[in-house]
Amino acid sequence: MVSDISTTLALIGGGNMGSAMLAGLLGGESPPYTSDRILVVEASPERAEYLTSTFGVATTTLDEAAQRAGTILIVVKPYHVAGVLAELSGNLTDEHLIISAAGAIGIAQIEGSLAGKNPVVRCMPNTAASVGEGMTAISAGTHAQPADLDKVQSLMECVGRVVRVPESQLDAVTALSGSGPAYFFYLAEALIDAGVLLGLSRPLAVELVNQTAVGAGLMLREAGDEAVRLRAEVSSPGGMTIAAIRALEGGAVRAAVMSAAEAARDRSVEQRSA
Ligand SMILES: NC(=O)C1=CN([C@@H]2O[C@H](COP(=O)(O)OP(=O)(O)OC[C@H]3O[C@@H](n4cnc5c(N)ncnc54)[C@H](O)[C@@H]3O)[C@@H](O)[C@H]2O)C=CC1
Ligand SMILES: O=C(O)[C@@H]1CCC=N1
Repeated sequence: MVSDISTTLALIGGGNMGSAMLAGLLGGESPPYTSDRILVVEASPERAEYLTSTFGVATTTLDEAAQRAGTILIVVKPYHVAGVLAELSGNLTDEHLIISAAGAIGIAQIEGSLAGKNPVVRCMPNTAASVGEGMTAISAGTHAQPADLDKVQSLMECVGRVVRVPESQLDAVTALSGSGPAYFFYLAEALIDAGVLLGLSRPLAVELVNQTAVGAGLMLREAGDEAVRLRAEVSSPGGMTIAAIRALEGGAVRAAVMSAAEAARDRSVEQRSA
């Protein structure tokens, strides 16, 4: 039974990103909130049923969420944020901490939709939060105190790493780490198809590619800014890897990756002004 407002979290929107947060928060070694301290507001009844049966969380209305949870985490599509805030606003006190993981929607828009002077923290997580390996950037709103930012940092550290950035960088952050898992999955898909092209069975190609991605990811994390060195170590002089790298360069893959990130950044700016 949820009773203490200061230790209760309301998650508004339990779709792809919201459920990744739930999985990460509840699956960690020392969860900051147990399932009886998380309330979920989810517009789709089928989705709500799935969340309840999978995570053991209770679902509720926006009104009740505001009455029972001191921290409100908004994870709905950008075009649903204004409606959610309008409905929440009348039930909030100035003590409610509002966290928005919605892409594109700026802090000024969020603060402008609230009747009070609530602390607002905008964040950009990614779906790797589901396995405790997320990357989240956070930015403080006008009325957020250092303690509010600390609280959000601690919450998001339960599902991975956290950096603090000025809000002006969040569109670029979205294009890198917010969307980033999709780029790596896309590369994995292509490499698996390549394995099939080369005559390997699909299950074998999947196993080879997925474990290679895990290994490369862990090496990158340890190496910091030395991705180039790691690639050089695999690329023997006159060998096979450098022949493959030349083909990637011929396909302008590096430029395509830069254009992809630019397109994601531009779409974020466009969605904000829509
Ligand atoms: N999917 C991702 O990898 C990431 C998404 N985000 C952001 O998270 C937000 C949600 O994205 P997704 O989870 O991918 O979308 P989604 O469509 O999978 O999930 C959104 C959920 O919100 C629910 N919903 C809609 N209106 C609602 C309302 N008024 N009250 C309660 N629930 C409502 C929908 O039924 C749906 O289940 C977006 O703003 C997106 O920019 C941020 C980082 C990564
Ligand atoms: O594609 C999107 O709009 C969201 C934001 C970052 C990842 N998914």
